[in-house]
Amino acid sequence: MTEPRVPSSHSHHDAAQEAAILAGALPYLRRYAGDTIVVKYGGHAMGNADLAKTFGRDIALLKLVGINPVVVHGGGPQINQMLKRLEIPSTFVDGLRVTDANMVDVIEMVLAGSVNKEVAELISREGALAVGISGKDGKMITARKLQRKVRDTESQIERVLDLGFVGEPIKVDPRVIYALSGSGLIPVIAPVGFGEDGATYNINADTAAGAVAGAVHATRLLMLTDVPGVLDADGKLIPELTAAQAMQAIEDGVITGGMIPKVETCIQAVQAGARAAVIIDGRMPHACLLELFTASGSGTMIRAE
Ligand SMILES: Nc1ncnc2c1ncn2[C@@H]1O[C@H](COP(=O)(O)OP(=O)(O)O)[C@@H](O)[C@H]1O
Ligand SMILES: CC(=O)N[C@@H](CCC(=O)OP(=O)(O)O)C(=O)O
Repeated sequence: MTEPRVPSSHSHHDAAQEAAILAGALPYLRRYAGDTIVVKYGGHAMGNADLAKTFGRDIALLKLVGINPVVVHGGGPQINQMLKRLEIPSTFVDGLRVTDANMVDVIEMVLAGSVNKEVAELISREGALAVGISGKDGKMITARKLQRKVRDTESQIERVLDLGFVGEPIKVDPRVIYALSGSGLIPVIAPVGFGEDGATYNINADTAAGAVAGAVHATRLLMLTDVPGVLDADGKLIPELTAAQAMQAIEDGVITGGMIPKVETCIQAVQAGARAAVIIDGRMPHACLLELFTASGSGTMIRAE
């Protein structure tokens, strides 16, 4: 199909600027050529149809320029909606959903079913081929019951919380990811884990993304969410944090709720050898491209030190 050439409605100046932006991406394209970039796409970021389309385009573009994107998606709001419809109440502890045996089936259905296929479709509609799988496929993510320790602020006594079928990844077998990526396909992964004990585990999507990023030695872990990044106590964006500063911010209670697993994941990723992890605003069009291909990153970058 040949596109008709339309005279640019831009002035020469605008056109030159556009070309300059494209040319400016060259050093970044060279830097990331052949690299694996893991993108965590949060359930909140999926809410807006235009943004979702832009996200799909960006991921397709990454593949077409020789980068290997791997998408790990969430679906918290979508799970909430389904549980509400089924009149099943749910609660969260530090951003993790307490998951009983009844809920885990519903959660798997939503995450590995509708949401997974929707995210893959978003990308496939933009000219690259995405394949939706869950952490159970190819035994990719082996998980065990999470032992969440909490310290009582008054007595300082530590105890283990029972969050039910919330899983923590203990092993990631990247073969299915490599098989897909190496065949020109884009893996889209639902955060559901394979339990050696026969159970299926609900894994926080941030945690799953971090585990996958470690296993494939990702150059970057991009965490797309619905806030500008990590905010300080006054609600101002913190552009950069070392792992130690990030831990302190959790300890101080500046970081709460869903931001806790996100930041913990970034810390683990950089400590495991990822060069950097970045929390960016998925509500900003082309958030991934901006972060990877321009000097002016956005959001909060977390580095080892
Ligand atoms: N210090 C903080 N900076 C930014 N967001 C924070 C902070 N503390 C708590 N949050 C909350 O964390 C949420 C992001 O986590 P979450 O809802 O799990 O997003 P996602 O679905 O994208 O994974 C924000 O919407 C915000 O309400
Ligand atoms: C254990 C746990 O909390 N699992 C999450 C999995 C989905 C998720 O993490 O989705 P977001 O990234 O959109 O928040 C949940 O049940 O909501």
